Amino acid sequence: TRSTRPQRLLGAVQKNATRGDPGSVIQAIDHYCRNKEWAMNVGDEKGCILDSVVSEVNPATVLELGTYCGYSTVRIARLLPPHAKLITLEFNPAVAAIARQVIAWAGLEDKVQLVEGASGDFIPRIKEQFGVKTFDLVFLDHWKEYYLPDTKLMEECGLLRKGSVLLADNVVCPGAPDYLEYVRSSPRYESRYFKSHLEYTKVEDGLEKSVFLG
Ligand SMILES: Oc1cc(-c2ccc(F)cc2)cc2nccnc12
Ligand SMILES: [Mg+2]
Repeated sequence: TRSTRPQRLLGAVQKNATRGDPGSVIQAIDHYCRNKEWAMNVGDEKGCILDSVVSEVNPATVLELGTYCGYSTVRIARLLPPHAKLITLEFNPAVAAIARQVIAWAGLEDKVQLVEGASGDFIPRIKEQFGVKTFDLVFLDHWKEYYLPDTKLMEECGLLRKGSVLLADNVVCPGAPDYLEYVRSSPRYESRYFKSHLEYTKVEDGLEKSVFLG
C-alpha cells in the first residue's frame, strides 16, 4: 500500500539529514516540501519569525498544540536552554509516531514530551500530570477552530501568567477569525501580526503574537 505523506517526509529526513543535527533536519524537510511535496510545516519563512520569538522569550516551559511531523517542535527545541521543557500535543497517532522519529533524528528527545490526544481533554490535566505551573510560550498550530476555545481553556486552567506569549500560525490561511478578534480586542492581551506567507508558497499568511497581561 502507498506510503503516507508524513512517512515520505520522514524518509527524506533519514536520507538527507545528519543524526543529532537539528539544522540539517529542518533543511531536509524544507527542501523536500519545497521541491517534492508540499506539507503543512510552519516552514522556513514563518519559521524564522518563530525562531526570533522563541529567542526573545527564552522560555523554560513551552506548549505546542499540533505537532504534525515535528518540524516546528525541532525548530523550537533546538533554541531552548538546557533544562527547558517543550510539551507538544498531536491528535493523530500515526502522525505522532512519525514526529517522534523526526525529533529523535534531531537528537532533541530529552527536551520534548510528545503527548497523543485531544487538546480539550489534555489542557485541564497538564498541571497535575506534567507538573507545569504556567507556560512561558504557547505555539498554536493545530485545527484553527480550536485556537479560541483552547485559549479560553488555558486561561481558565491558570496555565497563563502575566507575560505568557501565545504565537499562532495560519491566522490568515486557513485563518482563525474568531481567535484574532478575541486576542486583538481583549484588554487582557497585547497582540501583533507578523505578515508572512503560507509555507512554501506566495500566498499571504502570518503569525499572531499575543502577550497575556494577566
Ligand atoms: O500551516 C498549516 C497550513 C494548512 C493549510 C492546508 C491547506 C491549504 F490549502 C492551506 C493551508 C493547514 C494547517 N492545519 C494545521 C496546522 N497548520 C496548518
Ligand atoms: Mg500551521
